[in-house]
Amino acid sequence: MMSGYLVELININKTFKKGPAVINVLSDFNLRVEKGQFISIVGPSGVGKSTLLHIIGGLERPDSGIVNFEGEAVYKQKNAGLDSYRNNEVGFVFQFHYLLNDFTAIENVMMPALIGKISRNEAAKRAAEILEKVGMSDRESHYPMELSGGEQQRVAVARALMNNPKLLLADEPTGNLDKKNSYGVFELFKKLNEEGVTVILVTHDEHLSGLSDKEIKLEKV
Ligand SMILES: Nc1ncnc2c1ncn2[C@@H]1O[C@H](COP(=O)(O)OP(=O)(O)OP(=O)(O)O)[C@@H](O)[C@H]1O
Repeated sequence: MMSGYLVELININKTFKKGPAVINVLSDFNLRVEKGQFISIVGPSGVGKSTLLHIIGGLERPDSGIVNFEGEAVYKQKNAGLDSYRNNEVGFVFQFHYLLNDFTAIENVMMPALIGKISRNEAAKRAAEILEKVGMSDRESHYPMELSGGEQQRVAVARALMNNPKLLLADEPTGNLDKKNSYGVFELFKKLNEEGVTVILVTHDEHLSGLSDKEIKLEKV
């Protein structure tokens, strides 16, 4: 049954066991994200912000609880179903861009589509359109090392958009940038959100989190 939410987390529990140590990260955690919302996640270092994004994005199974995407349980699926969810419904942006240094900006952006079924020509056309959207048309043939930090992050955002995800998950995407570049990248997320992409952003920047629709504060459990 459709709940009406894009993402719904119900009673999520997550612990990490490392030798004798047990780290409780999330305890009966609940979250509802409406389609089109811009949510920010804040909280002290080590509280579980990245873990939460990974759980939402199909990268990390919770110990218990339900993650629904468009009313369907993400982790009910076998791994093949999870791959398709990660590749087609969700786009990830991380603090470090993880662009491949031996490939140009446009080739990096094309990469997620080439793993899928579309032709190289189609992928190149779409990648060029997205690079234009993120303000990077004139850097298509640059290699990552020939781009500034802010530009690298814009290319990483473009790559995350390649498969037209409904949900953009960003883990401190501005954490490595100076103030001017970090606001520029944040503005880009705002623009994408206004165009309909739901955004969940982890940030240490209280000013930026204050500009989102809703701020989720994680606390130690
Ligand atoms: N694979 C793992 N194995 C064991 N412990 C882990 C693992 N991943 C995360 N943790 C622990 O779980 C806790 C939450 O980690 P997480 O990266 O989600 O925090 P965070 O809020 O994103 O931190 P930061 O703001 O420093 O990036 C931390 O104490 C971390 O050491």
